[in-house]
Amino acid sequence: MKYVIGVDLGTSAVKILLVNQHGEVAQEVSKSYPLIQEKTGYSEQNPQEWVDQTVAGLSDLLLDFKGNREDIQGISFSGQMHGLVLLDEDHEVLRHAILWNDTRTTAECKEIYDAVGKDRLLELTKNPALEGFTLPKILWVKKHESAIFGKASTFVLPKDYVRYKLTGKLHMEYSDAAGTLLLNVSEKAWSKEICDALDLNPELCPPLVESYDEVGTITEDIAEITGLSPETSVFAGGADNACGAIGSGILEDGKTLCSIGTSGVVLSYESSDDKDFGGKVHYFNHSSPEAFYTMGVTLSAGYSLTWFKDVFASEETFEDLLVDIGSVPVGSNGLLFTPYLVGERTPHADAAIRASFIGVDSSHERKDFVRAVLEGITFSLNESIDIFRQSGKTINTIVSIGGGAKNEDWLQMQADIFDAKIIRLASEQGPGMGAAMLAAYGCGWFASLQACADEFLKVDKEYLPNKDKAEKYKELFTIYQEIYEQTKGLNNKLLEYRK
Ligand SMILES: Nc1ncnc2c1ncn2[C@@H]1O[C@H](COP(=O)(O)OP(=O)(O)O)[C@@H](O)[C@H]1O
Ligand SMILES: O=C(CO)[C@@H](O)[C@H](O)COP(=O)(O)O
Repeated sequence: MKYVIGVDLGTSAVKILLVNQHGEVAQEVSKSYPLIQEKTGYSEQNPQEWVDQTVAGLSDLLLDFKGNREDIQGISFSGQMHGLVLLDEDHEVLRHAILWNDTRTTAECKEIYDAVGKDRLLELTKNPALEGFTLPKILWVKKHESAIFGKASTFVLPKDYVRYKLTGKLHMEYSDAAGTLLLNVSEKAWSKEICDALDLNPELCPPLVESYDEVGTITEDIAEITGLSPETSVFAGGADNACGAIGSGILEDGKTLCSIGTSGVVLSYESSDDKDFGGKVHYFNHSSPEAFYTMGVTLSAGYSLTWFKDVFASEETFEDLLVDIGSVPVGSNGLLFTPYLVGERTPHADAAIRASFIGVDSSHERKDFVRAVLEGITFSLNESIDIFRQSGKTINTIVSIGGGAKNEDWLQMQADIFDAKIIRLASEQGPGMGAAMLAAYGCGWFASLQACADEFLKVDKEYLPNKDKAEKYKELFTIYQEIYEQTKGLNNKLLEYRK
């Protein structure tokens, strides 16, 4: 039997899947790492921790592997998007990576609009300037840490750095490059116009490859430490949402994905780059050939639940914390939650907004709060579904992946709030599976990613919307939507009191 490995460098952990030629997950390893949050709005990670935990995870995997290491033919990567990893001329890391959920760059977003023009930026990159994207982070370092920036010779994104450390070869691929705000998405080329307008040396931008391109093999050193064969082919991989889409079979028009990891994403396949969403949703290159996707992003989806667990139930597992939510009625007995713990992206691009519980009553128990958190996260994702439906898309079936797809009550809640059929696949690890599929396709096992999906992806269970609950959620959703406007001003007044 032959195998491939998919490495998903998430925000909470690196998840590594060993997948056989039939798409069965033979082994699975997860290794976590912390977020570094020095002050409000900041979110960083140490790239060395990604490398150490990936190498440790691969070593664990190989320790338990009973076959010949040469049978593991390929490895590829999926990674949290947008995070800035600045490298010097020896490709040493210059500072901690500034992540996708770091929102310190509101001033730099304005600078980009002033220099490039809002409409021109949308024409070139198909996206607006958002704090989470990479370009504003580059400008922030340039302005606030000029000594460090002076030493920078290039930048990469999180999984590109890990891949570099495993192969010694430095690249970026299109699906992740699209999230930098420096790529001309239609032309698949770095935008010299944007670099020039912002006085950035275009040489900073690394060489571009396709997600399924073979970029090298595992170095002798890494082979020795992990037990992998130095012959293992390494394929570039993709942005975690592009890989999540591949690993969920989102490979043709009309297919929709909901991913609840640290962030939350509603993603729709696009066969062309010519739709006009006016920047309301992100529009990026897919990891499958000549394709694109649009998506709306909730910054704190799974992160809201993790935050609640860390603060109020740190000793419990997610399973324990969620055990009673099925006994709480729709609407959590009058309690609503908005998941704006670190600001928001879709539909409110607002770095200053923060979360609220509305309607707290003396009768509320912990389980009401837990259900309200899940409902708030799901309402927030429903805002993106709303945008897609208003643009004319039909959304009646959604594949759900990520940590949030581990809980059955939450999957049913998604069906009721989205008023759509929810599909759970045999593995909820879409990005890791997508990365493995890129390796399988790259190895030549299949003629296309679709052929690979046909063999690899199996539906495990379907959740149909309950009519009564869906109706109640429609009413509650309109109340939920009011909370943003009602709390925006209050949050702005509280800004100066934050850490
Ligand atoms: N058993 C569970 N039930 C519901 N949600 C869970 C469970 N386990 C983890 N999660 C959620 O999944 C999130 C992590 O999902 P994951 O897809 O691994 O994220 P990432 O790719 O960002 O690292 C956590 O933030 C947590 O809220
Ligand atoms: O910023 C985005 C997408 O634009 C996030 O979706 C990141 O890509 C992080 O993903 P997870 O760690 O939540 O999977």
